[in-house]
Amino acid sequence: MGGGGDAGAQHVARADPALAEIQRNDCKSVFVVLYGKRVDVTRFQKTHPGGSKVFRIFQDRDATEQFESYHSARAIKMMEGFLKKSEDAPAATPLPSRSEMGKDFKAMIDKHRAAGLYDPCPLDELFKLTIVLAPIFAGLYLVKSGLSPLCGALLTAFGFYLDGWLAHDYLHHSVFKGSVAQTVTWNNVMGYVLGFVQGYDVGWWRARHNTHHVCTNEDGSDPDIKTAPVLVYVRGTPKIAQALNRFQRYQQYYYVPVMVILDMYWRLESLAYVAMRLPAMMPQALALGAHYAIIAWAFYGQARALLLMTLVRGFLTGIVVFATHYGEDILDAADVRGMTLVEQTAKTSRNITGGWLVNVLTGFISLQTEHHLFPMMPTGHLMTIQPDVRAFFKKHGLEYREGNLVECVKQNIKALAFEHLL
Ligand code: HEM
Repeated sequence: MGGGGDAGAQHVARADPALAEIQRNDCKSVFVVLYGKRVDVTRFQKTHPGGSKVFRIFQDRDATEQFESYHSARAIKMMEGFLKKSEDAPAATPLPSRSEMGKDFKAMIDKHRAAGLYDPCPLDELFKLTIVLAPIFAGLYLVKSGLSPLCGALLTAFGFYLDGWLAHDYLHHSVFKGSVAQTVTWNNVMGYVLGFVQGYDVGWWRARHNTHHVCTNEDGSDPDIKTAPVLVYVRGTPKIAQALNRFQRYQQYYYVPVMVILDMYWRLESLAYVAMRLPAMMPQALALGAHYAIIAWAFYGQARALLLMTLVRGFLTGIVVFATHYGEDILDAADVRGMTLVEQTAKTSRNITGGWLVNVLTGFISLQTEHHLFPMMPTGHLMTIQPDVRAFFKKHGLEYREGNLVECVKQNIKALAFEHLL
């Protein structure tokens, strides 16, 4: 499963020959469209904290809504400097951010901001931190002391699983709010601490997850949907069904059990990301080494408990992650160029229903649609805005996709199933 990928210039060329011609003249330059301007980010891409890949994916494409979702006041100021030096985008460029839906969406964000729905929720965050750290410490104690290694393994697995979602919230800069230092620096510090606890490298996570957010389910660009050769989503396409090998023809049956390896796979990817960037990433390598040393110390002589912990945390993570995107539409470059962020989110995200308890137990990933629309909003406000989002979808004729966890798993199985197409 997995690995990065590039949308790049070929996608633009397929989508719009006129823009491809402009691009050919600009050769190696990279331009993104922001607020109706064609912004040259060729030099900036090397130092952009969000990485260069997002610019290649958004080459000559309107990225205004994506920009607004991820940036602090500092970044907005920087971007305004770029706008002053930029010319209007060619008339042929689709500008979804200026469509009626795009403007309506901006109005909804402004309304939420004015209503204080981007303000921090300290008690919620304290609660989330407690339900992450308490099971991890209690679990490690039970394992190390030998009191109940298997019970300890289950508690540790649950804590590590939730830790992933909590680190995710901090790294989206959705917890601390205020000055740029508070919004960016302190969220990052907590993201690094929780990333260390969980044993993932933050740089790897950012590269993977931020790309997934800005181009959700885009074929060739979103790293999260690259599940072949283990899982090949058929989605009712006879050609794909016919091309499945003998092993893949069992995929709808092994999809649920195979979820246990997702965490191990990501772990390897994270280690490889750091190893390939040595010696520059030596501090990160040492941090990962320290994490694994602690795990080895805690689980020394408890191989069964270690295996149980690894499989359970993997299963919980995999089943939740797959429930919210993988069975949904896959979009290609031509589809997305004129699409607003809300339309794209509607086609590619599914909420897990069940109310507050399910939200807590899934680290609020269950409110996937709201999270993708407002990634910097504290999770404590996501339930509050749900009715507004539903009303917005209804007004614009969009489908609000949701189902309980079993229904979401079935949705995935349906998208993998092939027999009926042969
Ligand atoms: C000239 C335009 C841009 C400027 C000046 C800019 C600047 C920045 C800065 C300063 C950050 C660090 C976080 C912050 O201070 O908010 C950042 C992060 C990021 N940017 Fe940009 N950016 C630009 C365009 C874009 C575009 C077009 C996209 C997506 C299509 C994008 C995606 C991201 C992402 C995903 C992050 C990571 C957020 C995180 O740290 O979690 N940026 N950018």
